[in-house]
Amino acid sequence: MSKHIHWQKHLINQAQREKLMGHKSLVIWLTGLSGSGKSTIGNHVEQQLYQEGIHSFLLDGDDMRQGINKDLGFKREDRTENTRRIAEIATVLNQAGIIAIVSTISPFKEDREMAKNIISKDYYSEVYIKCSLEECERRDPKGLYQKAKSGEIKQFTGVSQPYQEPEDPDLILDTTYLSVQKSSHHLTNYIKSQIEGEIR
Ligand SMILES: Nc1ncnc2c1ncn2[C@@H]1O[C@H](COP(=O)(O)OS(=O)(=O)O)[C@@H](OP(=O)(O)O)[C@H]1O
Ligand SMILES: Nc1ncnc2c1ncn2[C@@H]1O[C@H](COP(=O)(O)OP(=O)(O)O)[C@@H](O)[C@H]1O
Repeated sequence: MSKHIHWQKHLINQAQREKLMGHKSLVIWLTGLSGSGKSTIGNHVEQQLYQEGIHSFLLDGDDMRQGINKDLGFKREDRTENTRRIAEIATVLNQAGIIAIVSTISPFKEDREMAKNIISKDYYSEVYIKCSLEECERRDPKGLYQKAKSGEIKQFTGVSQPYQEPEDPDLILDTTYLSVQKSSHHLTNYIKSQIEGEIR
């Protein structure tokens, strides 16, 4: 990065934007295996918040990979860059006063730590969408596990690349046992508890 770049002073700050929105903003980082339920839960939660007049936006890894991240694959460095860019976009949404719900596998602890640092720890909540590999393989909503096992897809998380479980997430939703409705309600309630009270 050039040394000749400077942060610009904004006349309107995040607290003012939050005030205009009527609630605090934050980033909810959903991590978990493919098929664990990140997109499904993220979508339900966005809908529930919308119905309550709370501004949120779902940033889904699959969607990002069709636009801003279309040049990236699934090797280690690409996953890191994928996470970095999503964290930067989530930061912009957060600073705009919107609750960013990120749903991305983000399998590496170090990368999630990087995301937390980009976003700032005060605005970052890590939510582990937990689900056993066996159950994810059984669900296989997009038929990807089958392709990974036959070798058609390489470097597939949980099959031919690792998934590093979060050590100290802010919330765990175990979708092996919890229904979509229950998991989504837990998360919506968690978000509401975090944005309650005076705007910063
Ligand atoms: N090799 C490999 N490993 C994992 N996932 C794969 C792979 N190839 C394609 N897909 C599809 O890409 C989606 C994951 O994108 P993410 O950006 O969330 O992945 S990551 O954070 O970079 O690990 C993932 O979405 P989800 O199934 O919703 O998790 C898959 O649909
Ligand atoms: N408790 C649950 N939470 C979320 N999804 C569930 C649950 N139980 C079953 N499912 C199903 O599992 C699949 C999860 O797929 P998806 O949301 O795309 O996962 P991911 O985004 O993590 O890859 C969906 O078909 C969903 O209906």
